[in-house]
Amino acid sequence: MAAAVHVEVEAQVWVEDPDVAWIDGEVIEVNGDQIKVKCTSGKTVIAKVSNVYPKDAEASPCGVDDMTKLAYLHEPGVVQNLKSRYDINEIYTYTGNILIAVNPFRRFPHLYDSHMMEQYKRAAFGELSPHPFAVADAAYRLMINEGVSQSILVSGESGAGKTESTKLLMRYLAYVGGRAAAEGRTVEQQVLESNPVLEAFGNAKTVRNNNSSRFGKFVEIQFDQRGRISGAAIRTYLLERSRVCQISDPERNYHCFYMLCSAPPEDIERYKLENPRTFHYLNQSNCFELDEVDDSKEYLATRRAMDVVGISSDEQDAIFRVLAAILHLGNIEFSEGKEIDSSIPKDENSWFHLRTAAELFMCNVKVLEDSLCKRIIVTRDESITKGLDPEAAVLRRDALAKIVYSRLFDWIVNKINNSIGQDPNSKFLIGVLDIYGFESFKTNSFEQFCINLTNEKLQQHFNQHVFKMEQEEYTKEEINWSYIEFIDNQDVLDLIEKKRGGIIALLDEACLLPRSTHETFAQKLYQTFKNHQRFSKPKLTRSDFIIRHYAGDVTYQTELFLDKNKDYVVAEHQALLSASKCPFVSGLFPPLSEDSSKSSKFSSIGSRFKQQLQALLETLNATEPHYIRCVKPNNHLKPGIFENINVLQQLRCGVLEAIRISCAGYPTRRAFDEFVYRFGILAPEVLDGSCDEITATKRLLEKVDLKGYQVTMEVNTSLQVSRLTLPKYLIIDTFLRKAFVNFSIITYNSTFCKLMLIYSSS
Ligand SMILES: Nc1ncnc2c1ncn2[C@@H]1O[C@H](COP(=O)(O)OP(=O)(O)OP(=O)(O)O)[C@@H](O)[C@H]1O
Repeated sequence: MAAAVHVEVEAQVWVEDPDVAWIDGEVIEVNGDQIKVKCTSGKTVIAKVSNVYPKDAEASPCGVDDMTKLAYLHEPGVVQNLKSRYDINEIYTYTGNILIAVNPFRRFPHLYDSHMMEQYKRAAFGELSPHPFAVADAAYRLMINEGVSQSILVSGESGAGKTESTKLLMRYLAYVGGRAAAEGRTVEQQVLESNPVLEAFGNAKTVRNNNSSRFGKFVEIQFDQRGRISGAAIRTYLLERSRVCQISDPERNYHCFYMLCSAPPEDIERYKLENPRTFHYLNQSNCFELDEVDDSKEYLATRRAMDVVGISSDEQDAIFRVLAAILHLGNIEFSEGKEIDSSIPKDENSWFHLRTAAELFMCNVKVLEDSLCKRIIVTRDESITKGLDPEAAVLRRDALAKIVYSRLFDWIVNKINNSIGQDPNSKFLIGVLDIYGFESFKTNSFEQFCINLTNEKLQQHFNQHVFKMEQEEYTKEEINWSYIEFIDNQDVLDLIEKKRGGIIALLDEACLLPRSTHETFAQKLYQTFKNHQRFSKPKLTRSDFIIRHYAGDVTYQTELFLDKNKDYVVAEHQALLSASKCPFVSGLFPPLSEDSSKSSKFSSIGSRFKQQLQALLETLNATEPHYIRCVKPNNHLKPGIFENINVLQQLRCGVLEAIRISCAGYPTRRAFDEFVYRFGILAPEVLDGSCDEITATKRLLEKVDLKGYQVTMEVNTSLQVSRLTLPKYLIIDTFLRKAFVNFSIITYNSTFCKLMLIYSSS
């Protein structure tokens, strides 16, 4: 979508480059629609005029703190601005009221100390450098002044800095909304300390982030009439369960397991632990330690944080005992039993781990063994016990580990919520959403499918919000906005989540049919959506499918879709653990009601997630949203490296779209007298006083052949001010500048370009 530019020799332009995405240079030759550009890197390239963008030759080398101040709001301009700022450690930049945060991968403590918080507390938005504190402050002030609930949506890919930003927001809100001299565990302390607890149990090292949150999170902070924090609630989404029993090098399992293996000797002895290298669930990867992290200290810190959030010491002991049991469970191996298709614990070592797991779960060892090696088939008349082969027994063992861990995580979240408490009288809240960004990998499975559904929904929310805001403004000013294209992704959402016949519905259907496989599921998708413009079947595959998301095409592999969508507790595991002598463990598996034990064991993760998202969106819709887009400048997780292509890919997943939306309207408004005063020089005859300012303005615009403006009357308090409104996508500054300086590029109708009347003559 390059700009349609008229280019002359000596023009400064950006041309595409395979290594750095965009490279700047000077036009040295023009041949019809082809130009030769001498790049600043030294090389000379031939490019099509339609593939180049104008470069602002007067741009500050330090960049600008708000993208809307850029002369050209196009891809290369945006990337260059972020890079220039990153190079001087300015990691935050506004795009209007969206904050873009580029991960520095190095600590800047002075940016976040209490002195800084005090500064932002007193400043108007935009007065100080861009900062998450400014966003949190704006939300807080709006909430107090307008009495409207707020939300801050933090997005970005894994490792981009969402959780760090979220923690900063929460710290700031605790600072402005906290009770300074309160004693004991205050609500805000509990809210803040919930972070290390959730990170211990829900975060892990991945290739993309050493401290990756493997769940989504929405924290609702409630306030009383006086703006003091009075309660909070944490909602979590889709914890990655498979990590508990399957990790690949050089990733790690959840942090809590390594902390536990570094616990003080008495705990190690109590839980019969050993070196993490001896546990199958941890030693599938060679990574056991993290740089600059001491797991033994983290263990104690996590326990302290658990104290603060109200998890008693008995409960903590039970939690770590269950974790130890999971590790022992993972070390039970199976060999073939005497009968066909049967299995038994493989050797004395496996028996030891089986006994230890049973001891730690406080359940019957024989029942545990049977629940792994056998299954009970219930028919109308009788129950038949059948053996499982060693492979099936391993799957059973892992299923048990996963369900226990996921119930444990939910218990912790619930406990934190109960102990912080909700304020039933709270008038308003600020919600902070830290949720996985759009994902597109080589292999994309059910997790990516759910993550990308989340992002589609949030994108729709964003579009609707921005358009709604602009449209309200236009209606107020009686501007005709009907031609502004409303970018709606409802069609993708229908494709995925339509009640009847959407992908999730078809997946649930497949999960219920006994003979379904991922291939029959894929065939059904191909049949149903063969003419859907957002769906396609890749050539040469029998079970993959492509969805055309707002942020790009993603190819999904259906192989594990059915399995991953099924959420049920194996009946034998339910019976085993609900009979545990440990009330904590049996509490994780409350007895099933008659009805639910009789009804289908299958419950759909996809459908439940869809409902959770619906509830989240309803909450968000009742708030005034603010946005923070986190960007990861490199995949080495190292400071000082800004990879243009990498950054651009992330910007294309939403950020540029965000800019585009806010540029699609009429953002620039000039009073007629001001306009005539400023640009009258283009047509001095209009300054002779023979016509009014509106007519003079129209003549002036005719003179420079500028179309697409509207004349409006703004009702401003009691004063009526005549205003001229121009669509943002006309770059008239270059036009006007041409009259003042020898500027050689004229650009029309570029979506990413912006009207810069204000700066054009300065
Ligand atoms: N503002 C910051 N200052 C210093 N370091 C940061 C900042 N933001 C992020 N980081 C570094 O980047 C790492 C990754 O950030 P973070 O965990 O917040 O990413 P994320 O977007 O939440 O990723 P995921 O989706 O995997 O959870 C942090 O552990 C920290 O080392």
